Amino acid sequence: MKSAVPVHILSGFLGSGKTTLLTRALDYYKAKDERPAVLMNELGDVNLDGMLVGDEVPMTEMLSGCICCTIRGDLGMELKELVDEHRPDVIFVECTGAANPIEILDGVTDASLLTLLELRSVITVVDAAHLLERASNPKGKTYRLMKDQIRCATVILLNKSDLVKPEELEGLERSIRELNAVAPIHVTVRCEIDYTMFDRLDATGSAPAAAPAIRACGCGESASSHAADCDHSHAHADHSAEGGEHDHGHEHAHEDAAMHHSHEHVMVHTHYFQGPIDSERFEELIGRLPREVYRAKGILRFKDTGASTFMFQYAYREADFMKINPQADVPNVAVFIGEHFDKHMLASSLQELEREPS
Ligand SMILES: Nc1nc2c(ncn2[C@@H]2O[C@H](COP(=O)(O)OP(=O)(O)OP(=O)(O)O)[C@@H](O)[C@H]2O)c(=O)[nH]1
Repeated sequence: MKSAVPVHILSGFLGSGKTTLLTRALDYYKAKDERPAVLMNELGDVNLDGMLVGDEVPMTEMLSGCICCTIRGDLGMELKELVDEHRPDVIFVECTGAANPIEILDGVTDASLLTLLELRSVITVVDAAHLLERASNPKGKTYRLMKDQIRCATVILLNKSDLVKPEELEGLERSIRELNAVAPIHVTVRCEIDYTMFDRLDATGSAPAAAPAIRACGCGESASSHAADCDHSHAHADHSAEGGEHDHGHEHAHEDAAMHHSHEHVMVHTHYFQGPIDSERFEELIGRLPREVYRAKGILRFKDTGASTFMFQYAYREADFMKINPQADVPNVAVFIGEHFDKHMLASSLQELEREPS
């Protein structure tokens, strides 16, 4: 019988570096002549990150929702199809940055998938600068979600270490250790790690990663039984009950009451441009984005840069434009993600870019 396909879940808040890790990991497997496959989940209705994954890599997209809640039911089915159709050597599941990995653990460790898949790791990528900022005001749903993503990890990448001071990095490592006592922490820039790590994680006979992942989450039991007890299957139900009837030894999982369903507040705005726009005016608009918009990405053509196409990235006030050479037709589009921002105001500023200045 063919052995189960190893699965790695890539978790981490919006813009932390999951796709950066994914593309590097894919390159590592391809260089070994192995066949990786990807299940990618995006909140918006356009998969821009997927364009960074080569056509030769089988990829399933789950768009317009988060696999940890709204479209979780489809996860097992999509994974099964990926295995049946492509027989990959390894599967990476890239969650949306708003996802709570414990819910995804449930999907991946579903009893019906036991012989097909084996969860080998939950790798959480942490944006050092962003965690530092949130930790200075340790309230709010985003910080709770970041902590949860750290708790559920079997491997942690403390990424974007180039954006914080060495002493701040030490403090962050200590805070992470308080949340997760077992997962190795790798301090990285652009997710640069020793990728042979995956050989050790994939090796059959090594301890399966799922168990420590669940333990790290503080549940000490299988994902499915945890789900059954906690009723995680109800999308966005009020989970803020005092927890009396759930009292099975994982207080901290409940300390942040509604965290398992805490990202309803995350908003996505997608704007399709009719044609090329002015690069300077676009950069000005990005510079004026409110703090509440913490992630944006897009594919853009500019009037003033010839016929080139750019992949645009924005995460926590850092913007990046990378020239790309798409092989097929691509939309001219930008996606904005954040909390409680004024969509109408943003939409009209974006439309304004398409009008000639008077
Ligand atoms: N300065 C700095 N930038 C980084 C680092 N790692 C990634 N980035 C940049 O951060 C931006 C977001 O990186 P991604 O890998 O797309 O992040 P992500 O977690 O996949 O983002 P979402 O899928 O939207 O949640 C990109 O512009 C990256 O080039 C790093 O270590 N340092």
